[in-house]
Amino acid sequence: MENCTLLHSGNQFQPKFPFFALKPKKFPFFVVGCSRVLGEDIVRLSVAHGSSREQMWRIKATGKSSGEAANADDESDDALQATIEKSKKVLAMQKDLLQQIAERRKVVSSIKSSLEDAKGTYDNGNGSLSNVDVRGMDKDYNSTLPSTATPPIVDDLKNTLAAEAKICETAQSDERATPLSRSSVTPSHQTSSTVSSAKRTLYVPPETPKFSQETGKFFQSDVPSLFKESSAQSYMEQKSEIFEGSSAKKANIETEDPENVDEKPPPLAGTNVMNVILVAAECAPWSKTGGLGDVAGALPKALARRGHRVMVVAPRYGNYAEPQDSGVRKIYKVDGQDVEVTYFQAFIDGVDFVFIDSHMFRHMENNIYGGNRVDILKRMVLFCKAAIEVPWHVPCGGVCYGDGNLVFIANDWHAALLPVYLKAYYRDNGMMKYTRSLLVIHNIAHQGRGPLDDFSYVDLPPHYMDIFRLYDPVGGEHFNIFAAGLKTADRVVTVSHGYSWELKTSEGGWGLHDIINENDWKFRGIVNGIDTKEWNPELDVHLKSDGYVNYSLDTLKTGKPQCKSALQKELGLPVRDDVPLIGFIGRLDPQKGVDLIAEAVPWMMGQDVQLVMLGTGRPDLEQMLRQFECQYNDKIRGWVGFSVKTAHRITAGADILLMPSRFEPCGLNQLYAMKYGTIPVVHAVGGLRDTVQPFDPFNESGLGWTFSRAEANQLIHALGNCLLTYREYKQSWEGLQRRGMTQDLSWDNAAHNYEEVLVAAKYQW
Ligand SMILES: Nc1ncnc2c1ncn2[C@@H]1O[C@H](COP(=O)(O)OP(=O)(O)O[C@H]2O[C@H](CO)[C@@H](O)[C@H](O)[C@H]2O)[C@@H](O)[C@H]1O
Repeated sequence: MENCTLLHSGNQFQPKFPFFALKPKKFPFFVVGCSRVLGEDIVRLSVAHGSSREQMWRIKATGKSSGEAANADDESDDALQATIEKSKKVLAMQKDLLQQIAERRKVVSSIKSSLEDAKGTYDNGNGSLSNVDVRGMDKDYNSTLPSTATPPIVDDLKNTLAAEAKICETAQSDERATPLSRSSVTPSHQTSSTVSSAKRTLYVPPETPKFSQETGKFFQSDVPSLFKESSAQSYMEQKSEIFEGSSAKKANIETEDPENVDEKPPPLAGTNVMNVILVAAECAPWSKTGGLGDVAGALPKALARRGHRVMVVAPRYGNYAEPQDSGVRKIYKVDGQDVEVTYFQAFIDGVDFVFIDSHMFRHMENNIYGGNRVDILKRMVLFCKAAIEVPWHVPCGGVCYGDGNLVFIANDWHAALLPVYLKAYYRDNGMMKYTRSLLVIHNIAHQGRGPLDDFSYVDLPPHYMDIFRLYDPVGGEHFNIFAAGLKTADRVVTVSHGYSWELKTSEGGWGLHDIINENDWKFRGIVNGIDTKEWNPELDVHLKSDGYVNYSLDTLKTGKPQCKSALQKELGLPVRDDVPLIGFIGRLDPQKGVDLIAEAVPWMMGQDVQLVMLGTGRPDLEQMLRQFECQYNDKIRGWVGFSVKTAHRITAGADILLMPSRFEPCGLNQLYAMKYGTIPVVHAVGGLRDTVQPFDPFNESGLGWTFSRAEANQLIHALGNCLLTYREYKQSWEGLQRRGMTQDLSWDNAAHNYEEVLVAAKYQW
């Protein structure tokens, strides 16, 4: 029965038969679980499919005929017939499902009308929420829910109380962690709201302001500013528009009948829609030091396009323009001190962005990983404690996410404490039972290592120490946050297939390979995508001035040379169309193989080429860039700094992009380069090997040049061939450019793959 319960856990709009969209072979556990709901049909259905297909293949492969084949044909006919019968049943169920969706949409319409009725109460004549009878609103909304929906909020509250009672019991014990925030002992916003287009349960009341004796302040302002400005109703409208398309369509929802529901496509995720919260230490465009920021800014939008309700949680390092103060304030303990945080929020491109403001993050936008080891660790402790409670405290558009149907996507070691806190503070205490966590490895080289004493900062029960303890020949016995996260997360993803293989080796796993191998069953590689709005030569906002132009496949031959001459001019290099312009963009770090470029520079300077390098990082490598520029002033530019605009312009204006990385989990610059008709020359490692197929001059295929060992002579060899093709084989060059530009590099594929992992996590028990 546990599996059956899981299907309905806290998800008011969870359809009855979510297995339609699942591939039984990929989710054997789940299929077995469902069979208890529906009898053995589903299992047999998948078996029938499998066996008939297998037989067909066998007959094809052996070429056997007569009796054997006839028998096989008979069996296969029977199986086929059974399959058709079952398919009919499945179709009937699907129809039923669509009807349910239509009913739910009606529910949303009525919720909207309720909101309209309640508007006067919201505004209260003076725009204040303070006198709103929020309990009454809850009641109203619940009364509109059909009986088939999952337990109403009242039941949720009962559950909460039960869970709280349990916490009180367990709080006595040293072995279990107590809840994180001071005021979170009673998570007053505990409501599950799920997801997608017309599917959410309203409402969650703003918390009654509480007075702190210690600080002399109210924890939560009585009027959350987002409410004042947009109100829950307009938020709903905004959401509906995002998910449903035009407002004309929206009007149609309210009058539709179940018959014409087929005309509107359901969310791409179908019945797998979930609440997803991505947690990352940086998020573009607000904060970015590298690829992690790009991923945190783009993957959530792709997940939202599939119909999921998606939030990003990141620290607020500066005064960002869009996010508004939600009025929610909480206090968390960090190293024994009370630290107050405020949650800011914005709703952009279908995604809720929540930023955690605290004096510990403020004014760090230019140095977000700055400070000593303990400073950084304390910031990440605060970040993870505050992030995990966002679904309780921050009413996005008036509705907290709650814990039902919820998956966290934690990124890199900075957020790796989140899966640990989820277990220690909640699941060990019988709370957030259905919430899952996914940990994404963007770069295993940074692990949150320290001496064992660092355990005292993470504020966990003593028996948790063991999951942090790691021994390796380099660090000896030490404290390792990534290790603990990998062990406790429900699923682990890394950003390419190549890197997922490398991580399991002693060379690529950086001491964590044993843990990764032990957890192989929950581990998967998914290649990153790119934000095709942000990184698109046709739309790029950085190519609209200073002589740069937007270009497409059709205008490649004129647009790209124009960008090249604009770049040469901007950098003060000789403006020449015939000279190959080579670019490098990246963190100045041994990972990126900058030293290999340095070794190859004397050879390069013997060629007729220009080289521009953009980066920040290790001071000695920064100095090296400056020195190259001085030494070869007519050919090299070394731009030390972080400039998004310059990165875009180099990507557009250069002919060739060098990426000699010693290791590269995925790499985004080579993807951006290919989209802009710039040819990558890369060390075939990690994601670079996955994404840059080597040029084959005989078949005119491939996307760039690769070399197999991180050595300067190999780089020179590959770059030499690349330059030869640039100069002598113009048609081949254009073919390379066009193949690169026409690839589908969007996040949509990756988002689909992430969804599979989220579903697997959700149904893991
Ligand atoms: N000086 C500068 N000025 C402006 N922009 C700059 C810059 N230096 C770097 N960038 C930008 O930062 C991003 C770098 O992304 P990468 O994926 O190449 O590397 P990174 O190692 O940071 O990311 C890690 O995470 C990502 C995401 O998963 C993985 O692709 C990667 O392999 C892994 O190492 C690009 O958008 C690039 O343009």
